[in-house]
Amino acid sequence: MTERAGRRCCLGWDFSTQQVKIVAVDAELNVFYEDSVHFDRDLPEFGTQGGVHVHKDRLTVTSPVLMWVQALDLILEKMKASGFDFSQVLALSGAGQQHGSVYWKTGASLVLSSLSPTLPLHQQLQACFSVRDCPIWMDSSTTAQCRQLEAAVGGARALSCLTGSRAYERFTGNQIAKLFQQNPEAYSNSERISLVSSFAASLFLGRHAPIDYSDGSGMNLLQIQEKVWSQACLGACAPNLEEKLGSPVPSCSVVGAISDYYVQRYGFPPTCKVVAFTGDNPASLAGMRLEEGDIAVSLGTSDTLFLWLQEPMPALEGHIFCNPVDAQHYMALLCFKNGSLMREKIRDETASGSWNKFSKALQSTEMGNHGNLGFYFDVMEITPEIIGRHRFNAENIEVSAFPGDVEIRALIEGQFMAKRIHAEGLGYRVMPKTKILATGGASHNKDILQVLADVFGAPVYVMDTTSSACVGSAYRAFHGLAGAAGVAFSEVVKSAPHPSLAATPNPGASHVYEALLPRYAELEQRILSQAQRPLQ
Ligand SMILES: Nc1ncnc2c1ncn2[C@@H]1O[C@H](COP(=O)(O)OP(=O)(O)O)[C@@H](O)[C@H]1O
Ligand SMILES: O=C(CO)[C@@H](O)[C@H](O)COP(=O)(O)O
Repeated sequence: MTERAGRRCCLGWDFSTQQVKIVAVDAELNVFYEDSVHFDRDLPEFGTQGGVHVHKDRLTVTSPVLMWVQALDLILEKMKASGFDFSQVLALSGAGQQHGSVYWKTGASLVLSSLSPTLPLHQQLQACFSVRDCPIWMDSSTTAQCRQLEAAVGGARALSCLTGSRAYERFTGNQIAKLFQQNPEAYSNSERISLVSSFAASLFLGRHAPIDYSDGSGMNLLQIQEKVWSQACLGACAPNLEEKLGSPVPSCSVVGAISDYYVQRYGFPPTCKVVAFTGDNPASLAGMRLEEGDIAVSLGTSDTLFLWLQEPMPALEGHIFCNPVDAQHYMALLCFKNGSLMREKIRDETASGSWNKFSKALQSTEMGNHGNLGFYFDVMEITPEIIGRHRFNAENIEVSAFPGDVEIRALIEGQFMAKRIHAEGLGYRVMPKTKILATGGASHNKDILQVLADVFGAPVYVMDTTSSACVGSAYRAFHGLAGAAGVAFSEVVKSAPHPSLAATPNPGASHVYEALLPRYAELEQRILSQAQRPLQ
């Protein structure tokens, strides 16, 4: 993308599962530069698939920390080669895939603060990590630690009231507890533990960046009302954890000025501010300028659905996070692990790997799929905890296969029915004025969005860019520049481009899905009762 010289701007970064992305947003809030580095494609030496390594136990999932560092080197060099004028960057912020943890080895802060501008980051940070393969959000190997944590605080509901979520395998506290139990040496050799978001911020700051309240809410460690670490949770996970985490900060905090490394090597102004990085879902909420009553659906590696909440209403399903743009408020989030990678698998199996053919199958089949319903969870799903593929015909009889086109519609309808059912479980109701804001890679696909509109019976809007986490990060940087706490985020972004309408429900859609939704919910319960461990 071409870059106009001398355009004052803020940068928004996203360190997500499959790639590192960046946008530059000018003072009129227009995106004028976008770029990305895709881990599998651009850094094949790390041998990741979808940006991750799935271990032999099928439960442990990690990503190499040096891959993330090298991706940052690569993308900055690409920007430099394209003539990007770094001297105009007023501030930057960013996002990271949530829950993943980075373990900085003792002595790392010294290296971070004395980087030589003549060398890329990855050459200098080689020895800075006590764990080279970081556990990420797809990991589900910490069930034992989850049960220990819940027991320590009086049960799943008590933990949810305190931290916004019952214990989840991917949540960072449980991951840290596992590391401490299985590799105490690496744990004690870690001077600092970052989330992916605060790790990325640290690279820009040249010192350890604090964890922000919003991404910090995805750890099972933060008391979301008081916004302090819970001593009971810290104690249940690992010793001396508070000093390794540092104090959490409001998400809109300016955490410092950019490290001299970037001033010398790329020409950033020394005054360029770094605003606390946050989770990719909270950053998307900012990027979509979500309003109360709207519902956001992110169709990235994971599918997530999130809402703005005035008050926290912790439950045994879903998560409550501190709101990233308004310290008094909250957001609710549901995460579905079998998102884009599951859609890609079915595309490869039934549509010769072509999104075009996949779309044609959606166009050529009818709403409601003649009563055929499917559940597609190749990896253990988070919402709900089910694994496997389960297909049912119109008589609720389980069948072993569907014709290709039926399979594709069953997948997409099933994914969106699950989202609506679980959002309603959190108390959400589709209203006449409801807008669905869609983002993430699959929101490129109009036929997928049509099914989303039909299942929810509400119009679907998209942003010009599918990278709402990047755009939200750039908006948050502007908010930080404007003095953040004293200025409403909505005021700072009021002139930003509005999302555009991508799909409206087809006539008759509500009739079709009102009949199918209860059936889907019943069949989900049937599968769950055959398989699931009892919840507390
Ligand atoms: N036309 C399309 N139709 C459906 N899915 C798509 C399309 N284009 C891209 N995708 C999906 O988008 C995914 C990447 O989404 P993205 O939001 O960029 O991921 P992340 O931020 O998690 O790295 C890919 O895995 C791919 O399956
Ligand atoms: O675990 C969650 C949210 O709780 C995931 O949504 C991660 O935040 C990964 O994000 P993507 O890379 O799929 O955007």
